[in-house]
Amino acid sequence: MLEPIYELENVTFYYKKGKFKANNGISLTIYKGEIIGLLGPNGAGKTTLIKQMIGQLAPTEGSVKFHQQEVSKNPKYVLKQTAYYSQETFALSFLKTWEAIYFTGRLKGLSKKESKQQTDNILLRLDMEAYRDKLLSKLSGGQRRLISLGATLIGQASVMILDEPTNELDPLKRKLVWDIIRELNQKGTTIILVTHNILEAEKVVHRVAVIDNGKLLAIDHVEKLKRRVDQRMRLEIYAQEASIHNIKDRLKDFGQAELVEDTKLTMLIEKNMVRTIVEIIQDETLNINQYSLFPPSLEDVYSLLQEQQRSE
Ligand SMILES: Nc1ncnc2c1ncn2[C@@H]1O[C@H](COP(=O)(O)OP(=O)(O)OP(=O)(O)O)[C@@H](O)[C@H]1O
Repeated sequence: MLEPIYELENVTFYYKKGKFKANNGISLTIYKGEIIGLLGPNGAGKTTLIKQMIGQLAPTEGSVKFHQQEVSKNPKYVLKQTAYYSQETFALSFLKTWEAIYFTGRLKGLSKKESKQQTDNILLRLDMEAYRDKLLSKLSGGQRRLISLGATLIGQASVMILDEPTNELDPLKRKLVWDIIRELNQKGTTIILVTHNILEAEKVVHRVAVIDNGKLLAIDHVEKLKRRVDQRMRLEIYAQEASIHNIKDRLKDFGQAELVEDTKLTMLIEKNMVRTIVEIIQDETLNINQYSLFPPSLEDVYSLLQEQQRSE
C-alpha cells in the first residue's frame, strides 16, 4: 500500500495578490520511498512550490499537507523530518568543511559523537576527506556545493528535497551524487528532486512531475510518460552552416526543427514519416554531413508537453 507523504491540493501562489500566479492549481501526492523529479524551465514555479512544502511560504489558495498535517500551521514538524538542499550558496564560508557539516548535524539535534561519525562518513562518501580542514571560502564552487550537499545529508532525514544537486559538478562528481541519491532511496529515503538535467535524472527518478507556467502539465512514471512519444523518433542532422536554414525549411511540414548549434538540427518526427524524411535529407544539394535517428527520451516528452501547452 502506498503511503502518502505530501498531499498538495489545488496549490496556488501569488507573490503579489491578484497578479501573476507563480503556482496555479497544483494537485499532487508524493509517496513514501519514491524518487520524484520536478521538471520545468526557469521560472516555472518549482522553487515556489518547494518553499510551500517546507513551510517557508504559505499557499495563497489550496493546501499542502505533510503526513496529513497542514504545513503552514506547523512548519517545525516538517523541518524536523525533511532536509532541503537549495540553490543558495552556503553562508558559513568562515568554517572548515568538516565544521560546516558537523555543526549542521549538531543544529539538527545530533549528539557530538553521532555528528562526528556522520561527518566523517559523509566526507569520505563525497570524496572530500582530503579537504576536511580547508575553509569553505577556499574551496571551488563545485566543492562548496558538495559540502553543502553533505550538510543536507547529515541527520539522515526521511525526506530529502534536492534542488539541482548536480549543478556545477564535473561528470565524475555528478555520477557520485546520482549514486548517493540511489543509495539513500534504497535505504528508504523519499527524494524530491528539482532538476533541469532531464537526461541524467531519467536514470534515477521513478516518477516525474512536469511544471510550466505555474501549472502541473503531467505527473506519471517515466516509462508511462515516454509512451506519449513512442510513435515518434528523434532526428539529428549535422550539416554545413550555410545549408541549415534551408534544411529546416524543407522539413517544416514534419515538425518543429530546433537549431542546437550552427551546424546541428534536431526534431521529433512521426515514425511513419521516417522513410519520407530520409528521402528528402538524402538530397545532396542540402549538404548534410550526417544524420541519426534515436528513440525518444524523457526530454522529448517534456518538449512535447511544453509545445502542447503553448499552442492551447
Ligand atoms: N520573491 C519573489 N517575488 C516576486 N516574484 C517571484 C519571487 N520569486 C519568484 N518569483 C517569480 O515566480 C515565478 C516562479 O519562480 P520560481 O523561482 O518558483 O521558478 P523555478 O521553476 O524554481 O525557476 P528556476 O528553475 O529558474 O529556479 C517566476 O516568474 C519568478 O520570477
